[in-house]
Amino acid sequence: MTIQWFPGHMAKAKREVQEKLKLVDFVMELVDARAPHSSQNPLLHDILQNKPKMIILMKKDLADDYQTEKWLRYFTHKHIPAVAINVNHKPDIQKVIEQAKLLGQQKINIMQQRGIQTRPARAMIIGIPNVGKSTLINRLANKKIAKTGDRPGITKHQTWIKVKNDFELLDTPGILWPKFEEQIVGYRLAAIGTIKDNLLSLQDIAAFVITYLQNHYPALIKQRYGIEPNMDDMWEVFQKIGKKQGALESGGHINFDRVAEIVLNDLRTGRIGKITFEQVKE
Ligand SMILES: Nc1nc2c(ncn2[C@@H]2O[C@H](COP(=O)(O)OP(=O)(O)OP(=O)(O)O)[C@@H](O)[C@H]2O)c(=O)[nH]1
Repeated sequence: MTIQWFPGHMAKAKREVQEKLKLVDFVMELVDARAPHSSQNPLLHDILQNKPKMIILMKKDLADDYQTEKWLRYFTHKHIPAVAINVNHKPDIQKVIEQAKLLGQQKINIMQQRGIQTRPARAMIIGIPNVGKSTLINRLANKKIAKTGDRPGITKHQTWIKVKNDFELLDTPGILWPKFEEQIVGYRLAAIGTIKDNLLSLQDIAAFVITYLQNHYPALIKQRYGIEPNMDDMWEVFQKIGKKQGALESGGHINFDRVAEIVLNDLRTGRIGKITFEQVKE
């Protein structure tokens, strides 16, 4: 399986991020706590060059807390400040602000050392689609932001959001597409709902999820669907879930697509439990 985004779109997105980067002092890179590595775009490393960044692991309410702690330690070990958040939890938003303030202060210190008049530090949010960029911008702004300047014919101008008195944030995020270097990256991102469900077969994604849960979270899948780790016949597994969840079509046959939808929906809403699809490589 190779998933290819439209190369034209990707090049344009990269250019836009590069343009915006010129305006900011540091970057907040959003990744998904359920797949922190797969949801990064390696391109960012090249275009960021020496600009400071912090990492925000989003959707920690859906991720395995133990793995999230390990990921935080991993980033700290690499000297990248990182915080894990649930965007709907106010103290977590405060954690983001505190960390951003520290990065901003570095810039202000440099301005002071050079004897130039200081101004608030400026930041932007970057991340792959659906990672939570707009939601976080809204939370940091503490209000719903009216998007302006996106319509054709309107001169684009950058609007800055004042985050308390601590720093300024670009009101539009930078989008970078995920990069599928390995097939499994595509499946992880499909599982967490980052890429559209019609890009890979729904049943394949659900089968990937079930196998992963059997291997890593056997108690959770048993609890939800009564599936044992040694049940390796996927046809049987789908039958079992389908019967249990009433995913039947006329004639009493199991509707396999419906089973896949149920599993993915249960996963993405956290009904199966808190799950992380990617472990830190020791
Ligand atoms: N459970 C949970 N959901 C979140 C969190 N952050 C964002 N979301 C949800 O993730 C979905 C995507 O959020 P958006 O803010 O639209 O993501 P985006 O990165 O701006 O998406 P694009 O516009 O596609 O680039 C929404 O349904 C949010 O409610 C979080 O911390 N926890």
